[in-house]
Amino acid sequence: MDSFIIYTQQDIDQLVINRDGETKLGERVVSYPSADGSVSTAVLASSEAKFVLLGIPEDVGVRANSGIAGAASAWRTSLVTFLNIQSNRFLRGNEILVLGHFEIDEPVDSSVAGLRKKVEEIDDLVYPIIEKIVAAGKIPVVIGGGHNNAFPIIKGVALAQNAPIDVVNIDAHADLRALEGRHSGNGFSYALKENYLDHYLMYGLHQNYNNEAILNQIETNPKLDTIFFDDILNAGIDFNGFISKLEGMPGLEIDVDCIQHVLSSAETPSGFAANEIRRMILGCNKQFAYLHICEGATRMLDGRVSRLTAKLIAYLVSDFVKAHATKV
Ligand SMILES: N=CN[C@@H](CCC(=O)O)C(=O)O
Repeated sequence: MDSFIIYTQQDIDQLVINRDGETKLGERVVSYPSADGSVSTAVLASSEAKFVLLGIPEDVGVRANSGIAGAASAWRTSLVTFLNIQSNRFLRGNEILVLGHFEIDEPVDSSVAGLRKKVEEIDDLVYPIIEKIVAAGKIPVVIGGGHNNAFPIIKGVALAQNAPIDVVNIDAHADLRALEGRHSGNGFSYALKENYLDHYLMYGLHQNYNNEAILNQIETNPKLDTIFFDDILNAGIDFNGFISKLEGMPGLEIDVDCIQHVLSSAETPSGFAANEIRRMILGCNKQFAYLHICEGATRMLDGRVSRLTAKLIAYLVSDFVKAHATKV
């Protein structure tokens, strides 16, 4: 049965490789202090940590969108890499509560309809946990998983805040595909339809990989706006300028298939450099309601492997916490 697994301090300790004379983030991060198996807003609110890290190791949504399985592999490897970053003056570790991950069973029905039904079940599993984290005044940092999980994350944040939220998505794909059953390509379509998403800004879309219907939506819906990667190639990066029109705290989505040579279903030879994304996060003057890093993989069903995905994700998470620690 699908569930959310809460990590104990011992679970976290097992993932840390100790070295004499050094302290790792994993030795300083905070664990969830209750053993009754359920996540409570009150318990979260009492934590010293501002950021709550959790994983959604699944690729059902990618497969339901005719993509290649692999995104389920990113969570554990990224967590281990993150926990083994040095705890030092730049990042201590106690800013972050490592909450756990969703345990998602393989659907019995592996047809497209069956996979899309399963994605709906994942939606219903994910959003209540996100809602509790945000209601506790914390900032969820989510490592996926497919981009389908943008929908339950946006829903959880919107329910906690009692209002639709704005989102910035750094991505090659708009994920505004048709409302044809849930999958990794239509999370934002469902979030708009169900009124959890207000303004939706897409940074770095590839002209080659967004269909005409999606381009029409972006052109005609005043809540949507984009800067294409193809235009950034000519004009340069101005991420802060692009998102400056948003008020309040938007959500931040990073689909790593916009970063060149990162293992994912839609891996690309042309896209942002990893350091450009790091620069956007570290230099961003906005505070975000959540961070969702998705679609990355360390092992694909077709046999491709990359250990670097985990290290990249660990960099992005640590950059986000460092950039935000001074703002919250
Ligand atoms: N979140 C990704 N969305 C892409 C998927 C591409 C792929 O998996 O190959 C899209 O729908 O176009």
